[in-house]
Amino acid sequence: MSHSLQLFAPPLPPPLSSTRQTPLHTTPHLSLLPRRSPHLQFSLRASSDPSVIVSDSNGVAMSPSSGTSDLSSIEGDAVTEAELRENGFRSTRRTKIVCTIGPATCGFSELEALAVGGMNVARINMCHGTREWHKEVIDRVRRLNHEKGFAVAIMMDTEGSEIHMGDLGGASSAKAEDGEVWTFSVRAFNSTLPEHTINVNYDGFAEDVRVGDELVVDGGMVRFEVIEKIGPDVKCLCTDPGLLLPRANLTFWRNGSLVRERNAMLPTISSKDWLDIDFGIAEGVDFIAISFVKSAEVIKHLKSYIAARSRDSDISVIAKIESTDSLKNLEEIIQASDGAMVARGDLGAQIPLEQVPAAQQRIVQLCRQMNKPVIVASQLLESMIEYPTPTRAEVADVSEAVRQRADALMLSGESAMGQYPEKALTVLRSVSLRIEKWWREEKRYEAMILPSVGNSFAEKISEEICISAAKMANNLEVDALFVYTKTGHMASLLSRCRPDCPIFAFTTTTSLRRRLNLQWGLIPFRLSFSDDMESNLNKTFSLLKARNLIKSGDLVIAVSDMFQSIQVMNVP
Ligand SMILES: Nc1ncnc2c1ncn2[C@@H]1O[C@H](COP(=O)(O)OP(=O)(O)O)[C@@H](O)[C@H]1O
Ligand SMILES: C=C(OP(=O)(O)O)C(=O)O
Ligand SMILES: [K+]
Ligand SMILES: [Mg+2]
Repeated sequence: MSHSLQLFAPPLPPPLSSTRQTPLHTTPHLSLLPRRSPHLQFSLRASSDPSVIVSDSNGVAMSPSSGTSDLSSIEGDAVTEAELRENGFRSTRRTKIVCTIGPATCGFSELEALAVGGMNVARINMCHGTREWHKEVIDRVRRLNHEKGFAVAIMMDTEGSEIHMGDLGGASSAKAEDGEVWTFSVRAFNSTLPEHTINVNYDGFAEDVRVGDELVVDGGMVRFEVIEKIGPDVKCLCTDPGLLLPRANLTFWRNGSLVRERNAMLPTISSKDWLDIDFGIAEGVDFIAISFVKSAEVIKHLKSYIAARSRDSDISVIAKIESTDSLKNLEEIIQASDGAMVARGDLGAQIPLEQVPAAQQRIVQLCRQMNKPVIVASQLLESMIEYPTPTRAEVADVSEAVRQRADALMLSGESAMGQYPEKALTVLRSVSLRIEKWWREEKRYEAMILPSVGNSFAEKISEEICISAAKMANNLEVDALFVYTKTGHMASLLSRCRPDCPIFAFTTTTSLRRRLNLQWGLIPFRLSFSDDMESNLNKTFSLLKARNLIKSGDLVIAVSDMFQSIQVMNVP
């Protein structure tokens, strides 16, 4: 208890240095140091001044949070903190939750209920609603974070230019019956839509389809057969009845294959998407998710656009894997992105449904290996749009995503327009907790090979440090891993190892803290820290102890991206 094992190397060379350093400068070495007593260096002010950290009984931080740079304070996720205090480290949820915000959840109190229920990221889907509507949601989430101490990140999801229906002239849905003839038209209708008529957003639609093609709505919710083409109108016979929803996705099939005509040439990012992206940058969203990504080029292009436009270029780009093209170019796309989403809704409309589970497994695994956060999305709890309990099959599906150790699960219609958003969130939370616990108890350590992802020798050292620290944490059964990170890189490398204990990630900015909230097992805090690890640790211990988040005797392993070391110690 009075010693710490310290594996240390001198400070990192500048990150861009690509030349291999001499061993003298980079080889970590091992030493056993007498541990200086941290509390001796600690200024009592930070832990004794109640104005610095105040929490209510729900663990919601009440001191001003976002944007403040009070050197003596620490900002953490209020809900996770309450969970930590209540259940201890081991049972804190590791799998993160993204909730799509729609009419059912856009109000301040509904958003607050989701935040209290564990929403880590709020997603706004630019397919629906106006920019003004989305701006109000963003403002409310920001206010919630600021006033109530949450760290909910915002993800903006683009519409993309794939083919979809219009908005049904204001109706919330329309029923298509077997044998009915419906007109799919590219004409602009000024006011009301004629009966049994559907608007299509893509001008080339009437030319691309052929008589005899099968028209599939939302991956099979409704099916039609094209029976006649009259100028801009395409007459279709309903062959599989069902509910048509506004802006539902359309695909057409010929002889059992998805037709990729000129629609395959549509840009991934449409001109409307670029305007939405400008809006997202101006509003300072944390993530931009790109629909129907086909290649890595579009991601690289967007990333350089963001870098040129946004002050700190601190928006992460998430590639949505939802087309056959994206599966073909999967590795390059993930490599170019800051994360990926298994968008099973549209993916299941482009590949046979029975191939979706294997695709999901492959995407989740690849993302983990390439150290990119991955979200499993769509229909996780679809029946909960209408009913207060999930089906057993849905619970099994959620469990499988957690067992695959995806970073995050996403609610779509369940939270956007369902009747039971909070209940759906509770199901995701409780299933995640249970499966994670089962995994730890059973010690089902997967033999996942984590290939080196670093480009420089210094980056490879960071990886090795994180892999070793995570392994030590499991073997020594430590209570928590601490990581001090200015870029988030070391935190994500630790998360990639999926250790048994939670990872407390200390970062210097609120925006990075929000973005780290998408990654498995990370409990991000904002904290001002220096290059002096000893004083960082002292400060952190005092602040966290004052908040009842850790206690004397807890065993902690600390790593940092400023000073490459692994320290093992008991909290003094
Ligand atoms: N901003 C919004 N305004 C109105 N309805 C929305 C909004 N966002 C989502 N929805 C509703 O929630 C449903 C599920 O959301 P999502 O899965 O994101 O979209 P989609 O069904 O278009 O893929 C949508 O079909 C739509 O009915
Ligand atoms: C998440 C998805 O995308 P969207 O909801 O935008 O269609 C999906 O297709 O599964
Ligand atoms: K979308
Ligand atoms: Mg989609």
